[in-house]
Parts: sequence; C-alpha cells; structure tokens
Amino acid sequence: MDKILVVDDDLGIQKQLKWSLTGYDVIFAEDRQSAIAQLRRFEPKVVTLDLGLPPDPANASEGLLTLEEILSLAPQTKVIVVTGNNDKENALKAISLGAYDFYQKPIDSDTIQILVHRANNLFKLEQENRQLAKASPAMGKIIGNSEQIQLASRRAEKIAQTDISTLLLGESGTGKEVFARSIHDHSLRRDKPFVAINCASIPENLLESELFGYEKGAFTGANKTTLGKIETAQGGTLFLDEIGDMPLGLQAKMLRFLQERVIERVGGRSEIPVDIRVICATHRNLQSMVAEQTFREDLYYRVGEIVITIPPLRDRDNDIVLLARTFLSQYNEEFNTKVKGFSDTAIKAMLQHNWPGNIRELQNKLKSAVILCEGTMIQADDLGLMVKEEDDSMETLNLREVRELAESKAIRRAYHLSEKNMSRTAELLGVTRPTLYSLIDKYHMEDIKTGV
Ligand SMILES: Nc1ncnc2c1ncn2[C@@H]1O[C@H](COP(=O)(O)OP(=O)(O)OP(=O)(O)O)[C@@H](O)[C@H]1O
Repeated sequence: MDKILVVDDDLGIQKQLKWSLTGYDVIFAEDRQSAIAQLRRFEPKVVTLDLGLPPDPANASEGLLTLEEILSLAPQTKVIVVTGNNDKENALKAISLGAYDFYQKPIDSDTIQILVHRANNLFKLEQENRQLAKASPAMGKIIGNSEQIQLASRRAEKIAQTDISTLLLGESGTGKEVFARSIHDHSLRRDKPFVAINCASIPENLLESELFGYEKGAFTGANKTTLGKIETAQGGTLFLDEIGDMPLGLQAKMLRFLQERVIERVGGRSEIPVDIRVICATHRNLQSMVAEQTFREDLYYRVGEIVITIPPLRDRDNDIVLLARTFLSQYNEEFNTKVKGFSDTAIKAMLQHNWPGNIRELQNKLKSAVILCEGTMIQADDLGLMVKEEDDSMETLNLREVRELAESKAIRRAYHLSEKNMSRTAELLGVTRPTLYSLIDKYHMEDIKTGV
C-alpha cells in the first residue's frame, strides 16, 4: 500500500483523514520534528500538511518551515497543504515554495480523497519517468518513449552489430550525433576510437587533408606527416556529419575510400588500408541533391546502405516533457539551482511550440530558464514561450475543416512512422500514391513535399 503522511496536531482531523484515505497506509505526525522523522523513515509519496502547527498553531510559519524542510529532503514528494478557511495568502505562499496543491478546511472526505489520488498518481508517473530517463535504454543516452524515437532506436540497435554504412537523416539538433555515438557504443568497435568530423564547418580546401591526412612537404606549411581523421579512426567508427556539404571533387575520393577501403594521404603515393565503420548524417535532402547533380548518386547509395530518419522534436509527443525534466535536473546540478519543475502553462507552451532547433533549442531555452527562474517552478515566460489559448468555443465545427485537420495530422504521422517512405505512407493511410501527393499539395505540407 502507498504511504501517506498526515501532518496535523488535531487528533479529530487525523482520525477523519484515516477514514477518508482508505486504500493507503496512513501515518501521522503532529509537529515539524516528528514530520521529518516520519518522512525519513517511511518516504511517503504524498504528505498532507496543516500549516498551523505547534508551537505556533495560530500562524503558518511553522507549517511553511516544515514544507521547506520536506521539499529540501525529498523534493519529489507531493505536499498538499491544508490551511484555515480564507487563508489564501499562505496557501499561495506554500505553492510558490513548491507545494503540490492546497486545501482549505473544513475537510471534505471526497475532495481530499481525489486530491490525494491525483497527487499519488502524479508522483508515480514522475517516478516512472525518472527511472526511464535513468535506466540505460536500448540505445544508451537516447532519451525518449515516443513511438517515433523507439522505432529509430530499434533500427539503430539492430544495425550496431554490423558494419553496414548508415545514413542518419534529420533536422539540425535532433540528435544525429547522439545516435551515431550510440551505434558505435553498441558495436564490436566500441573500444576503438569514435571520430567525428563536420564537413560543413571545415573550409573546402582543408577538408581533404583533414580527412585523408598529408605527407611532409605535400604543400607549403606541411612540416610533418600528419594523419587524417580517417586514419585516426582506424579500427573504430568515423562519423561524417553534414555529408551533403562535401564538395563534389572530394566526393570522388570519398567514394574510392568507401569502395576499396584504402586511402592515400595528400601528397602521398602509397595506399593505406583502413578498417573503419562509416556513419554519415545530413539535414539536407540528398535525393534531390542527386537529382540536381550536386551529390554523386553512387556515393549516395554507398553511404546510405541503411537510412535512419530521426524525427523532429515536435513529432515526439510527450518526449518533450521527458527530455525537459531530464535536462532540468542536469542544469540544477550544473548551476547549483533548485528549480523543482514546470508550471502547467509552461508544459502546455512546450507542447505547443514548434521547436525548429529541436533538442538543442530545448536545451538552450531550459538553460536560461533555470538561471532566470525566480520561483521554484519554471513558467512559460522563463522559457521565452507563449501559450496559445485553445478556446473551445473557437474550435471549428465545420465538418470540412475538421476532416482536413484530421487528414493532415494522419498524413504527418504515417509519414514519420514509415520513415518518410511515400509508398509505405500511402499504404498506411490506405490511399494510392497519387492521392497522397494530391493531399500533400492540397494541405500545403511543404516539408513532406521536399522530404525534409
Ligand atoms: N534523445 C536524446 N536524448 C538526450 N539528449 C539528446 C537526445 N538527442 C539529442 N540530444 C542532445 O541534443 C543536442 C543535439 O544533439 P546532436 O548534436 O546529436 O544533434 P544533431 O542532429 O547532430 O545536430 P546538428 O545537425 O546540428 O549537428 C546534444 O546536446 C545532445 O546531447
């Protein structure tokens, strides 16, 4: 049975709560000291706390001190403060200190029961989330329970044991490098190096020597023979980020390396055999680059023996909240802050936001929110977000609009579930490909049209 701690010096109320809270193991305390002792001993999930405790039962000071102590010892505890009639001021003060909810006397059995159930359920849900976030999931540090991310993780897990060349597709900040590292960490090459290079951040004329290395005297300033990233990854994994930005000239040399598994350093004559796994990533649409002849078709097929599409954050349902909670506890530790959680409106705003910068944007917004937050809970404002009020009265009843909304939602979902494969998307939706294309046009779903 779940334990509930009732902190109240009134024996009558203790009895009443014991009767109301059937289904729980109710334990009691009558002042701050005994409340803390019971908290340490029983670790209850929910505490009901009368703010008027001895030695100062007429005021809320002792109750508020008890609340602070409980939350600093066990911040996850859901504390429902019980106040005298019309003592809204102290109730609000308690909430700003981190209490879960408040309740004004006189006690009504049904209401207190509902409040406690809700608090207890929320505690369990949060506990589950914390465990999920902590437990090393199938793919190491990839946090997320959504169907979309689980699908991508399962694919990554399966290919980790092979040497197949993998192409990771996804918008900026979706976690392509995290996936690449996880694949490496779950592969037989895990004890060898993981070397990452971003093709977009290195000037074109330097990229070749960065990748392939150079011999002494190969060009002015080449004072000593230097290994490139490919050779330093020997035995391990090479992660080529933003492969779509690789200049055409270098693509030919890359292809030769991938086909023959030998390289030549710049200015070198001998062929050096290399044994590495290659993982590439890009936020670009390589297929249309192939069509425009800015990316070699043969290289495209060589790097993308298997393609994993990493969904954008906005399509990951409640993962947004799970990730936000995980980062919050990381930043609390990093900045030595004690922010406890998110207000309901902050959560609503996070779920509504489009997250064009994906997880990196979430991290940045949270970092500044944790630093700027003045209370114990992060508000939408701290995140620089606004809540769009969903006014039920504004919800359309026009059947055509309702149908259109539902259709575009289903198309988007099928598209991500099928990893952007149009035939499969059409199949999931039970329509033909031409119908799918005309729906995409009709609803102006530009991102799907361009395959981003
Ligand atoms: N599923 C996840 N769980 C936890 N953290 C994640 C997850 N995915 C990404 N991150 C974090 O988000 C940030 C961005 O991830 P990463 O650099 O892998 O994205 P990316 O897609 O490679 O971005 P870019 O294309 O801009 O290089 C990193 O700090 C990473 O640790």
